[in-house]
Amino acid sequence: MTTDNRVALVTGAARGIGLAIAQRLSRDGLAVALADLDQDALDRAAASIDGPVATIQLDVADRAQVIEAVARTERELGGFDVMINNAGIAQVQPIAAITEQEMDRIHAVNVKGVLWGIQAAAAHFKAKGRPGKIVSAASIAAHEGYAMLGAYCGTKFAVRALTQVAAKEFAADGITVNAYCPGVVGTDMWTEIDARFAEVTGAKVGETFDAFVGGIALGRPQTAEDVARLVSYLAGPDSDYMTGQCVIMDGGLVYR
Ligand SMILES: NC(=O)C1=CN([C@@H]2O[C@H](COP(=O)(O)OP(=O)(O)OC[C@H]3O[C@@H](n4cnc5c(N)ncnc54)[C@H](O)[C@@H]3O)[C@@H](O)[C@H]2O)C=CC1
Ligand SMILES: CC(=O)C(C)=O
Repeated sequence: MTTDNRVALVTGAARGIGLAIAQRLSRDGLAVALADLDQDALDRAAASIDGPVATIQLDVADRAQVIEAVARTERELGGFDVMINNAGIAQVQPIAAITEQEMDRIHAVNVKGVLWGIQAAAAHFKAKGRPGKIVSAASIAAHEGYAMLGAYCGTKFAVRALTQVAAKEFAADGITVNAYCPGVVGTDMWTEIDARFAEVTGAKVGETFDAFVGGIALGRPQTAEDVARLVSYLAGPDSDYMTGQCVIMDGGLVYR
């Protein structure tokens, strides 16, 4: 653990992995702005943070809202050094049945949301003449395609591409850009994925989750806190010589 006086903005921070990241960065010493769609959930999340904290209601698919969130973070917490593009949604559907509306929304959140976060953060760091760190949520689904998760996998492969390109474009400005690739994390997202698999494939509730977990070498699902430990490293000074990487941490499930 480090003592760190920087400021981070974490999207999708009202629950799950985003909340665990915000709690961990706060324990590391950073002030944290929690951003999400739902203000009530944000207020509950903020109450679990001991250090300096702010909340920002936003939809990451809206570029102007993401730019304003970065500006508000600086105004309310006195700085802005780390952008965590964590917000994301899942979608379970066979390729043959994915609708245009579903494809548009998942790309708006998972791909445009990350792109707007990278743009807004990099523009802010450059305008202030400061180095900065950008860390985004990818997934094992950025490295391997999974049946029924075609739209989702497409968005996570895209996050991996954006991470590599942004790392190259912003390196000269002292900005590093990396991503974390969790495996099977026991959050509400996986409860929803499992329930949708049951609807679409006829699997029993719990069966899909158990099948995924059955492939994990370390023999247990990942916790949000496991992911937060990796993000603490990617957001902190120990990863200063690292950029353009999409780091798999999945207990031994996908090997690349
Ligand atoms: N749960 C898992 O097994 C894995 C999750 N991930 C990724 O990690 C990230 C976080 O996942 P979880 O915590 O499991 O998900 P979750 O569904 O439990 O939480 C996601 C949070 O993001 C917020 N959010 C969704 N759309 C948003 C939008 N348009 N604007 C602002 N906030 C929005 C939600 O309100 C929610 O609070 C996602 O990007 C996900 O794709 C990656 C690999 C595995
Ligand atoms: C939810 C997710 O990212 C998976 C299945 O890898």
